[in-house]
Amino acid sequence: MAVFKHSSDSALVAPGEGRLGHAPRGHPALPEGKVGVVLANLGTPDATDYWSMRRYLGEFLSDRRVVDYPRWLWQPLLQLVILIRRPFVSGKAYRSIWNQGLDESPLLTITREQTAKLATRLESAFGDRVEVDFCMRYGNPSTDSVLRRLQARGCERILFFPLYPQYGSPTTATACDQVFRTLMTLKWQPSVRTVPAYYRHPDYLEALAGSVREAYEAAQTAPEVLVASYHGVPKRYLDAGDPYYCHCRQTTRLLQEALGMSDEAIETTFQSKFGPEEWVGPATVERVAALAREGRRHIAVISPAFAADCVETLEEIQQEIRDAFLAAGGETFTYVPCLNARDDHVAALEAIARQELAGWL
Ligand SMILES: C=CC1=C(C)c2cc3[nH]c(cc4nc(cc5[nH]c(cc1n2)c(C)c5CCC(=O)O)C(CCC(=O)O)=C4C)c(C)c3C=C
Ligand SMILES: [Fe+2]
Ligand SMILES: [Fe+2]
Repeated sequence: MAVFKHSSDSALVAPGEGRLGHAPRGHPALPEGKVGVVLANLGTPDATDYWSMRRYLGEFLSDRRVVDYPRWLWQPLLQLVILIRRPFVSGKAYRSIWNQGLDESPLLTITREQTAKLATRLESAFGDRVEVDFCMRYGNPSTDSVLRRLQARGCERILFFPLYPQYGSPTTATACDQVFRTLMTLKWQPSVRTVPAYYRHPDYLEALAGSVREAYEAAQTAPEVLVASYHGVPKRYLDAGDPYYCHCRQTTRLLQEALGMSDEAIETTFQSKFGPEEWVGPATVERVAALAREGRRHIAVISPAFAADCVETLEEIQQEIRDAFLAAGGETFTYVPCLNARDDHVAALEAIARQELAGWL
């Protein structure tokens, strides 16, 4: 039977002893000393209808880490202009890629699969001292609900792992903000570590390189250029100290080295521009058309900033960007899928997690 030790007792339940006590009325139960590992991704709408899309986009685009205009300027524009039309346009894009079998977005399906595989690996090493779960920054499962669930299951320590290889304030920083918001509401906070960006981690780079080699072997015609297309950010964010652009450039350079490619065989571009402001470039959609006009008939596109295929890759790259290349005279367009739940990707995530868990397990 579990033994409760009050915090004023001399023999406290030590981390890892695995005993959850029943507290006297009104006293907190002492946790079991487990460690939680939480994979975090961006989020996704619950469904593709107008109101589900509006709710999701409203939450996402109200985040000042994503769009940092002053509230008095942005909210009227967002609520009265953008959220009238955009849910229809984005809803159509999501419908074209929706996982009909599970009635959810591919990002959610893939993140769940990554979590299950990572759980198998970590549990085989550490048994039930570790709990692996996932959360989303926007939509469900929410960061708050997952942190509370892990704490209720006895996690005294939590490793929070944002699945963004390149650090970005609209992605990594806001994911961590959301963790800290939950901590601010707790009387008893778990200890929390956040996993740093892994844009140059050798295992991540090797998994990327492996995925390129496989796609090149399977391609009908050998691609002449590999376009590494990253989600863009406003140029102002870079000027204000966000390292995202530099991390992206470094990932491409290291991937080039891993693949032994010449400077002409690989390029960095940025996609998904939103609004009238200047974003970092060159824009993928323009660059692939220019490549076709320059006489490159066969290209491949990879998306190293996304840990999982999502609307930005399955719809924007594989439909919009592919069409732009073919319309400009291109002939074969090879899409290199995101690392998703590939074994070498999950092994890389495990290696990174173990590194950051040092001293905890
Ligand atoms: C409005 C500004 C946006 C910034 C800045 C931004 C940065 C950014 N985003 C990702 C990763 C993802 N974004 C995704 C979708 C998405 N992104 C924006 C806007 C900004 N992103 C919108 C409006 C949307 C929704 C789709 C649409 O309406 O076009 C996704 C996909 C989510 C999914 O469910 O499939 C990801 C992933 C990064 C890496 C990044 C820069 C650091
Ligand atoms: Fe985005
Ligand atoms: Fe997009």
